[in-house]
Amino acid sequence: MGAAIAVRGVTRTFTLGARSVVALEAVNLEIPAGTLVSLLGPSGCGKSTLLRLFAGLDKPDGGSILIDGGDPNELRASHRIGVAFQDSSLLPWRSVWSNICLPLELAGRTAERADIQGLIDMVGLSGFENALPAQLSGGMRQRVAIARALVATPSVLLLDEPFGALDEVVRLHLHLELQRIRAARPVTTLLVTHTVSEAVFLSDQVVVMASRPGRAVRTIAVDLPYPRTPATLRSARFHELCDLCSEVLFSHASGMAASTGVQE
Ligand SMILES: Nc1ncnc2c1ncn2[C@@H]1O[C@H](COP(=O)(O)OP(=O)(O)OP(=O)(O)O)[C@@H](O)[C@H]1O
Repeated sequence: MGAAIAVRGVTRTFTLGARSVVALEAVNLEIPAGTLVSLLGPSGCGKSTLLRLFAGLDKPDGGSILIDGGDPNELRASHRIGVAFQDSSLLPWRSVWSNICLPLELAGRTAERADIQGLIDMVGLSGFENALPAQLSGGMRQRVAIARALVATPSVLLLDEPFGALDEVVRLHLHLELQRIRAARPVTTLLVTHTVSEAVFLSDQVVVMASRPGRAVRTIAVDLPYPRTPATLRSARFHELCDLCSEVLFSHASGMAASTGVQE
């Protein structure tokens, strides 16, 4: 089922020379176990910074992040966080099979052949086990990245714009795949995206963020029924939710000129 995540009063400020940039200011979030939550916001609003904090790759200056009551660092150390980025970052000299096995090797665990094959089948790459990343399309590489993120049966799956570089058709196909994969393996998932329709289609909740300073401005519950299908994209409720997300996004974007969030 995955882990519940609690974010309380998280702040993170970076120093750039004589200036400081408030990447995150007093962020509060409650993410129920097993749900998919999108972080939706303009460039620079702190989405990746927040994801890095969830991944235990950085620490907040203030506030706390608890994953099932524990520190993200502990989860990272026990290889219970799965991560996939926009650039699939596969090792080019390793086959599909061997790229997927990598997190288990790093964790000192043995890869069960049946488990690896099951994952490859689940992400629709049967027959490509021995292919190298250069022999795959962008969409196929992202599937490998998602399979690799899931191989160590993580408690939390962190996806940083994993579909950002793909065309619309491949993107929708992978949205449906992700839904299918999560139905088979319910794992608490955080998805960073710039795209309103992607956030609404995939999520249980959309957290709309604003920049300068980076903050969470509103959490929107997505009450679309599952399974979501291409017909969902044509439903009135889908469009209402997209409009609501856009409205919140743009109402905060208009304040950008007034506040730079950069302190000299
Ligand atoms: N290591 C760092 N050092 C200095 N500033 C940083 C660092 N990491 C992030 N920032 C700043 O923090 C702010 C938030 O960056 P972040 O990458 O989290 O935004 P984002 O919402 O993920 O943007 P994008 O959608 O463009 O990837 C930006 O102003 C960025 O310049």
